[in-house]
Amino acid sequence: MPGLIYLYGMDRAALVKNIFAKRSVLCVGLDTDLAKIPRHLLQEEDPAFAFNKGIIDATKEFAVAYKINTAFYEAQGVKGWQSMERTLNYIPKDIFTIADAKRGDIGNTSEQYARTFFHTYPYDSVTVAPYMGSDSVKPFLQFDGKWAIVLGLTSNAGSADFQLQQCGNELLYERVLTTVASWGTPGNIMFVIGATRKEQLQEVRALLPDHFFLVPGVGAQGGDVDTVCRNAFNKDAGVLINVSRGVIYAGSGEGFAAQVHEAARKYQQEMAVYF
Ligand SMILES: O=C(O)c1cc(=O)[nH]c(=O)n1[C@@H]1O[C@H](COP(=O)(O)O)[C@@H](O)[C@H]1O
Repeated sequence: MPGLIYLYGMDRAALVKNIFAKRSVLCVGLDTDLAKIPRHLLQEEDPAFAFNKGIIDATKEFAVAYKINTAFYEAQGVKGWQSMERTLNYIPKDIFTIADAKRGDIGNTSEQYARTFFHTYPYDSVTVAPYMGSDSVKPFLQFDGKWAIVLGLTSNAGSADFQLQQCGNELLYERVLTTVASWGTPGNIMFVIGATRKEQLQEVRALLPDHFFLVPGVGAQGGDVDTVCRNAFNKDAGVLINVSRGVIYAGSGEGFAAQVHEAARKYQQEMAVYF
């Protein structure tokens, strides 16, 4: 393993400071689908970026993180990667950035993925699938100030197929959480825990009292802010609640940004009572 590689990323202290300053744990998910953005933007040279710019301007007051789901950009080929890069560069530097790419492979390949999302595209973090084990995850932990956000208990129905299966005297996701946690620290690993897994939120927090959780599934998938905050907050807040469709498609037409601003403000207000 190489020693720690120093790249500028956002450390935990800076993230927590921003969360408390904004009294928000809102992560806005930029799952930008050209079929869903306001039609007038399709005339722009880079419609996805034009939309994201509008969304970022409308939400940066309330958001402590932006999650770029790379699938929506990769699907557009080279143009999509350009939209992604412009979007990443446009995000204010004091807001945490997540490449939602769900990578993980044999060690030397994971090193290239880490290089892609920490260096070529300077995100603060990348989502990582842990199925291939320690040598697939550890290359993402070699970068000072950068984070691996590892899939733990996901929000989708299919999470029951493997994650909720018995594994010795625990469930598979519990084994994943405690084992992966032992490879790094609460300063370079977060876990994805779905907001739709209401019954498990408290238990997961008890298992990992210090780690940050990226919690998707609020809004379109039926999870709610209140349940997540009540069961999973820790002394540093300890959660980033992602909302994608529930914020970015809250508005329509030329005035879409005002409605998006209002949706983000409502989510932040729900969160603020927990500070
Ligand atoms: O890793 C993720 O971000 C993720 C994990 C998970 O368990 N469930 C989940 O929905 N996601 C992502 O979170 C976002 C949820 O989008 P909305 O349902 O539109 O808010 C999408 O980008 C998903 O790919």
